[in-house]
Amino acid sequence: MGSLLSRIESPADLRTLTDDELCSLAQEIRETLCQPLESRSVHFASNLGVVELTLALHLTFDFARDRLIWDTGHQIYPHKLITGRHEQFASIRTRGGLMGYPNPDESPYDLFMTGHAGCSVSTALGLKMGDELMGRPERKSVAVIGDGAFPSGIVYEAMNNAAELNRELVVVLNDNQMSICPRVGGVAKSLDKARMAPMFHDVKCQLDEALHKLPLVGHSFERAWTSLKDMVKAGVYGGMLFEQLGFQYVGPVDGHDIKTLREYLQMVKEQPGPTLLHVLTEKGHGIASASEDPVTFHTPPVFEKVENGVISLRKSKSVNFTNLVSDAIREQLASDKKVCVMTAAMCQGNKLERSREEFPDQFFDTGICESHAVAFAAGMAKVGARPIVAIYSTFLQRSFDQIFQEVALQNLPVTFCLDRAGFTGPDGPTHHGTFDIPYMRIFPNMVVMAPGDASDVQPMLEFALKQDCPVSLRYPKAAPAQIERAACPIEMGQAEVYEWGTDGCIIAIGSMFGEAVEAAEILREEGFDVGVINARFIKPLDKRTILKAVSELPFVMTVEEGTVVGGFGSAVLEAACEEGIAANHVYRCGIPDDWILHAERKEQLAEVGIDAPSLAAKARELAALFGPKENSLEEVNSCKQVG
Ligand SMILES: Cc1ncc(C[n+]2csc(CCOP(=O)(O)OP(=O)(O)O)c2C)c(N)n1
Ligand SMILES: CC(=O)[C@@H](O)[C@H](O)COP(=O)(O)O
Ligand SMILES: [Mg+2]
Repeated sequence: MGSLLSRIESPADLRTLTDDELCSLAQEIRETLCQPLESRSVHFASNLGVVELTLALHLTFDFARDRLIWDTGHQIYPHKLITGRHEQFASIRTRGGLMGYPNPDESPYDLFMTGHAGCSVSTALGLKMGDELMGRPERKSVAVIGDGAFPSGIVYEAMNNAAELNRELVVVLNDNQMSICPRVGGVAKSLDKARMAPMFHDVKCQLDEALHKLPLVGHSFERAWTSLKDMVKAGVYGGMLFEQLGFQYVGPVDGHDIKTLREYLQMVKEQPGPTLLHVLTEKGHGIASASEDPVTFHTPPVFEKVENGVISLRKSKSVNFTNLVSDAIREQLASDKKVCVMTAAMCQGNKLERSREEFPDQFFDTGICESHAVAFAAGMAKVGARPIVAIYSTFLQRSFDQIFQEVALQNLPVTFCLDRAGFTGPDGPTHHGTFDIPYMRIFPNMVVMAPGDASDVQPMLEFALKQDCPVSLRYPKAAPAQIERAACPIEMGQAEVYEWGTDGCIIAIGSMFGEAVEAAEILREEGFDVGVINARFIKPLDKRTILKAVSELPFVMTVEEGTVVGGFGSAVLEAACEEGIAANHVYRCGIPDDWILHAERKEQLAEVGIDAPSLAAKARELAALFGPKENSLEEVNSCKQVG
């Protein structure tokens, strides 16, 4: 029998399959989802969980015309497989291959390029109203959103608006009881109550069964009584939250039963006004290892072997910045009870599990609510606590206004540990943390710094927690360099001169220190004497040291794993300009004003010219241009084009 998937060139082909064939197709999709993991890490458990839902959605709606938004977008792989992309699937998350998220450049079935959680209901509502305005009112609009994303504040803004507009809008709430970690908070509790609703249909039978099984004494009786009360409440109130927000609530429904799902989807498709369909799925469904440990299998490492259905994963030996920061955070939590740490649902990614276990009173998981996390940290700081907001650079963008108003304007001592600050490799442009230098350095009171190598990490966090102002500390998803050198304590606004050179200087911030040292070594072997400065601070900038280099040396290169627009190099140019120092020989290396697509991080560093060999090449060019001989302004300018 040939592959069913190869027969699906577009969702319309699904309609040629029998019910049994659809079940076989679901199985084949799951096998296909395993394949990339033989060589690299990709999103997994979330995709396994939505296979039947994807098929049922495409069988019920016609998304060549109707509109479909997958919230976040990490669970879009089955959708890609049945919308004409199964032949390219092996390339997913590699340079030039399919993106791991929705990508309108790949298919008209992907409407927005996304990777951040929470906006699906808003965009689906916008699509609906836009279609109406454009004379296409018959088109349906569907948002599929996970229970992890659902507590994001913007979802309630969208639901509020949808209730007012009262148009047909289908929100499919995919409830698998998981975010990346187990989901937390009041919405989660409410969903758990709603889950119990089907049981209410035969409460008496349930009660009889429960009473027969349990000895009616002590705690057991209390448990039986509590669960009975919960069942009754679920029956009466299940979905009440959504009904009160103006949505018609339907469900809960088994999200792995294609036939039932189709019936329910058909029903909600015909409903006037906004409707929420509560679908129950299992994260990792169909692959035992993944459903048993959905946290690890959210984005697991490479499969080492699969034996009797049990998957063992390749262990990573590398120690990343994240490991060092999480150790340093734990040390601070242990030494000072005022210190606490917040995560917005990224406990696993930030490697905070040990902090969560060992210091439960100093650990807060807000769920995917970054704006709230920052304002919440501000509240704690105001009354004397020392909060650390441990967050990915890209997700902190959600909190820009709270950084401004609740933190910086009040000058509160909140420490931001910005992980994934730089390229995020295969996650791509939705996740790169490339904007935080510009968006942090603009705020009065904010101290902005970055550890140059492993030995900078712990002292920098300790330093940050001693300040009476907000501090931002950034580091990428990478192993830090370990640069042998004499100890140089962290002092406010002080750069570290690693070595001075007479031919020029590379001034590196954060992760680029290691690349700069390597580039200087390459150059030394070629006879160039190029120095390296580990800038450490973006703000306050060490003007004395940096402007000495700018004034005295033939050329200066600044290098950062961040956008050149408004970044560290720009801060250096501003400083030179303020002091009236000529800076035509200062070249800014960094991420150009463009979107850098998914690839390995080292490929991305090379692409934008900030890995060691590219830096060495640029230094050679600058040395030739600004060395002893005179150069025309034209030559200088052509060399200074960024990107
Ligand atoms: C704004 C934002 N914060 C954090 C994340 C990281 N993140 C990606 S998926 C995910 C869990 C989402 O859970 P859910 O929506 O329930 O989807 P599931 O994986 O359970 O299917 C998180 C926290 C993100 N993508 N966007
Ligand atoms: C979808 C999403 O936002 C996360 O799953 C993200 O891919 C995590 O990135 P890390 O794997 O770097 O933690
Ligand atoms: Mg979930």
